[in-house]
Amino acid sequence: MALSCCIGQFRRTLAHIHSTAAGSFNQQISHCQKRVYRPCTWINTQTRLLSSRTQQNCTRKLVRNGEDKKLVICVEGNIASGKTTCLEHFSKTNEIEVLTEPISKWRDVQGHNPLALMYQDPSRWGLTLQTYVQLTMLNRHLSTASAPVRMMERSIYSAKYIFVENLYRSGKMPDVDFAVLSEWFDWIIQNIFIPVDLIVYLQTTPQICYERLKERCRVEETMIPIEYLEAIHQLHEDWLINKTSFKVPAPVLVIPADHALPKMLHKYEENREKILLARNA
Ligand SMILES: Nc1ncnc2c1ncn2[C@@H]1O[C@H](COP(=O)(O)OP(=O)(O)O)[C@@H](O)[C@H]1O
Ligand SMILES: O=c1ccn([C@H]2C[C@H](O)[C@@H](COP(=O)(O)O)O2)c(=O)[nH]1
Repeated sequence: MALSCCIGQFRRTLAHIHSTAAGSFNQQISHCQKRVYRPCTWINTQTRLLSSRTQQNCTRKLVRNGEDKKLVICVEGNIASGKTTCLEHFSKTNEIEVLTEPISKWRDVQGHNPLALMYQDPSRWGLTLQTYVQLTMLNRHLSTASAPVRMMERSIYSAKYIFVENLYRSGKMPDVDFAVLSEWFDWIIQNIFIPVDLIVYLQTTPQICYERLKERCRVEETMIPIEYLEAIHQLHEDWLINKTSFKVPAPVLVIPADHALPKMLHKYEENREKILLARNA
């Protein structure tokens, strides 16, 4: 009698634990959906978006409403290769919105300068800078479009494939920092739709970038040696030209960019149509 009473009580307790756990799990899901995903929509990319922009090995991704309709061009290239100057040129066109790199944020996050810290001590501050770069670049990619064509300086891809990779390969990023950043990056790429239609690669020699960098004279960059620009150059070449390192998310238009400014402006005009008609489909 006492035993069957105990068993009954045990069963009731188990049932209670089960229903409480299930309730709290469901609450967590709806809380998560409300809090994190409200501005966007989960869609089945296999059924709604069939272009090659979506071939990122995932069936369901977080997509901002309407973001799949605008054209996205990322301008990639070495430090001081002329990306900002190129964007400035295209910013004069009505239907193009230009998004420069959020470098002012990297130089001042709540009074701290992670860009300067990274150059002073890459092993200590590389993760800090690159985590913030990843966040701010993601924010750029997901910001609401104000024109039919968006031209962006760099991308979340080059932050990882060029700068994080360089820190790691040069022995300046500990394995654990690289692992954490890589898991963050992989999660983002697998779960969030980040469309890119065309990569414009401003291809320069490291020596020319070194001269332009010295002339621009950004205070954080005064200690950059030519070897650093050579390493960054090689990573760009392996990614975008040789295609031997990482997956390229869009077709690449290569514009040789060692030339003086008037010739570069002419080259931008020559390529204007190719750029504006790019649709990664
Ligand atoms: N074609 C060019 N010839 C000479 N100097 C250039 C050219 N394009 C840009 N510059 C100068 O080189 C420096 C770096 O250019 P910038 O557009 O800021 O490069 P990025 O944005 O790629 O770092 C700036 O001082 C800029 O005025
Ligand atoms: O992921 C990144 C992206 C950029 N940086 C550094 C490299 C340069 O010092 C600046 C960006 O300058 P640009 O002149 O626009 O190339 O930021 C980085 O360390 N990590």
